[in-house]
Amino acid sequence: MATVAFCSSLVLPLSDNTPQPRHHRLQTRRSNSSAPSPSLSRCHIPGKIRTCHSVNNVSAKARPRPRIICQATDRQQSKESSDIEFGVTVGQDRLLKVPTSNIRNFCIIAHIDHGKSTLADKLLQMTGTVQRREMKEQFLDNMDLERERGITIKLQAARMRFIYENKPYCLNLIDTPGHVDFSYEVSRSLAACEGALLVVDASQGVEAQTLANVYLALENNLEIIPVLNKIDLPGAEPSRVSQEIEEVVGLDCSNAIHCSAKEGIGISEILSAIVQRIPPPLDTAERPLRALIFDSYYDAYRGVIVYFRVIDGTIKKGDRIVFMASDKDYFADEIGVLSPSQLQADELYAGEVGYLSASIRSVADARVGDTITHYSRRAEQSLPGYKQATPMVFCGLFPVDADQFPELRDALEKLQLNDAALEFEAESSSAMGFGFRCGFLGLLHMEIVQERLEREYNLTLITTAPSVVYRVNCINGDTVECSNPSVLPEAGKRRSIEEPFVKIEMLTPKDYIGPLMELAQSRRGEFKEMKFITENRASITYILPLAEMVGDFFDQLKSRSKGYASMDYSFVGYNESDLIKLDILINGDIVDPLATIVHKEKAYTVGRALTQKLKELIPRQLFKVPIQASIGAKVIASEALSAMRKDVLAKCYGGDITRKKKLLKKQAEGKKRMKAIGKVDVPQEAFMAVLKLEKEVL
Ligand SMILES: Nc1nc2c(ncn2[C@@H]2O[C@H](COP(=O)(O)OP(=O)(O)OP(=O)(O)O)[C@@H](O)[C@H]2O)c(=O)[nH]1
Repeated sequence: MATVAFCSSLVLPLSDNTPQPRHHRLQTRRSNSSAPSPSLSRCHIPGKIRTCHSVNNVSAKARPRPRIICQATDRQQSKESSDIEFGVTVGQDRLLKVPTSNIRNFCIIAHIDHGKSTLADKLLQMTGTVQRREMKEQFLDNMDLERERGITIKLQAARMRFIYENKPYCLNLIDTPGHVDFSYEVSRSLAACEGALLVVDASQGVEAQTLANVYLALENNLEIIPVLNKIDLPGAEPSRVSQEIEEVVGLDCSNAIHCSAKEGIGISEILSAIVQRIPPPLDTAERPLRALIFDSYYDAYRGVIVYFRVIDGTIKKGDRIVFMASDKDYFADEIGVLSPSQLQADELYAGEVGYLSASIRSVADARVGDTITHYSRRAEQSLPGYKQATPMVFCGLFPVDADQFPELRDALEKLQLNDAALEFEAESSSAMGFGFRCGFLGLLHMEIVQERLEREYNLTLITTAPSVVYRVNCINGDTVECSNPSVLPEAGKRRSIEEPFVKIEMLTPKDYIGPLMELAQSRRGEFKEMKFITENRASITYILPLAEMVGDFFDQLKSRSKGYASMDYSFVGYNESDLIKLDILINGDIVDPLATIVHKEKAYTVGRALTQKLKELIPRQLFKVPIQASIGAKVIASEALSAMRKDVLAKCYGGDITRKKKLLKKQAEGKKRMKAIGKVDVPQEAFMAVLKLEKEVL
């Protein structure tokens, strides 16, 4: 039987006759009672909160550098040793380099809510990487928003120490985000690993993102360990789910691990399986440096902190490095490992995972997926798979209080330092004043940015309906990219409009196939295929315009399937569509922010819904106000806001009919004059309500 031991205070299932492992006990000066004890505290980074290692809140620059001394001991790993890393060379006290054969790099892939973060927490706890008192739920989910919503937005990494058959192993865990908006980050973190734990909720089974992530893992040649989580739930059916995984994914589940991340069941089996089944990295320390960036964030004191996996070569503190895609070079001021707090090191070798800081001013210089190499001994080729994250969804953000415009710019600039995928440019509109047109990876990304702007920067914002980037082919041969309907080239100048399409795969119990197909069909979906992956569950594939998805598609999918269906989508390309610009006119004037680009077939429905809503929302004026929706000069829907009138006949007791007619005529002329010169004030609430409606009906 394999001998398994955990760090620190955990129970050690060592048999009595098993010799106690002889390994290195590592001490730091910080463990002296006089020195401040390390604590995990939050860096005060405007725009983003990350956990970073600091000692009693001493800033990163000022804090004393930990020195690590290596001592052999017979004792089991102690509290101090769990704070310290083995295999890291620090200062003059050189520690043994971890043999590459003792390193395992892995990640956890799963559908949203199947328990990745909970399992990651348990692994950290069981290996003593994080002490129980430091543990808070979802340790790796650092951002407040992540914790509140229970989703992982940005990935994080942690290095764990695990003793298996008396040998110390270094397990590097890279946590991955579960949402489709961030699938590029998932693919990069997978590329940094040799293996993956495939976590599937035993009470639910395979979901759309389980499949998407497994395919990504297989593309990256990862060794996959199936883990059936939540077996503590009464509804858990691990054997059915195992069978489902075998049938759908084609993965052998005879040695799948049954676990409950919440209750801590099966965690030791998982740790042993990581060592046994995941191959160690290749020892390519002699080659020129190539390190893959899988995450980066902005730290107010040290600039951008880059998380990377050394694929080839070694990297030393002070090395002059180059980011191959951005071609920017820097000196690595600090390198280290993530345990999961940052711990400085002098050198990291092929196979290891770590961080570096090099006074980099913006995350755009060190993007996820880029390759780090040495300035003097440059690698010939960068690592494959680098892709610049391109925003797919756009919307306008306007401050409710016009005075907050400079603050909004400031906040966006700060967020952008941390989020290379966020784009923005200034925009002005007659109705909304000054604001920004912003680009996001997807809807969740958009919501997160909006929420952070409001929450962390105290801004109150109006958001326009999300739109996608259209490609307009002009008659003169130009192609214009346009995400803002109000700047769409005029109808006479356009030859055609192309829009982005996505392939969506919906996984659903068979009872909901009908409603989901109806949903996709109503969103201009083109049916591709339907497969029964098990007797009771089907996978339905459609190609549909991204614009139809950015609204409430996901909510509809969930509500029509009572929450049982899941989906995944990927961008397939641009195609020509019969699109038109729908203008809204109030009292004959076009209101720019309310313009939308819609498919011709939907123009009438959208036009009618918008005019009706506006009629409800705009207060009545002293004159009659027409509210119209038009395509070019052609009005396709119209409503009229009746005028507020004074009863001019009130004082006309009895009286002659001609007298009454004269009074009414005079009133009508007055109204006509007023209408010609009158200005309709559309209240802000009306804009907000209409924009919300646009999100629903488009
Ligand atoms: N009963 C039970 N609940 C669990 C178990 N593991 C996780 N959960 C619960 O499942 C929910 C989702 O868990 P998370 O760990 O946040 O899931 P996740 O996969 O990390 O989700 P994302 O970060 O959004 O991708 C939480 O409410 C957990 O408490 C388990 O073994 N048993």
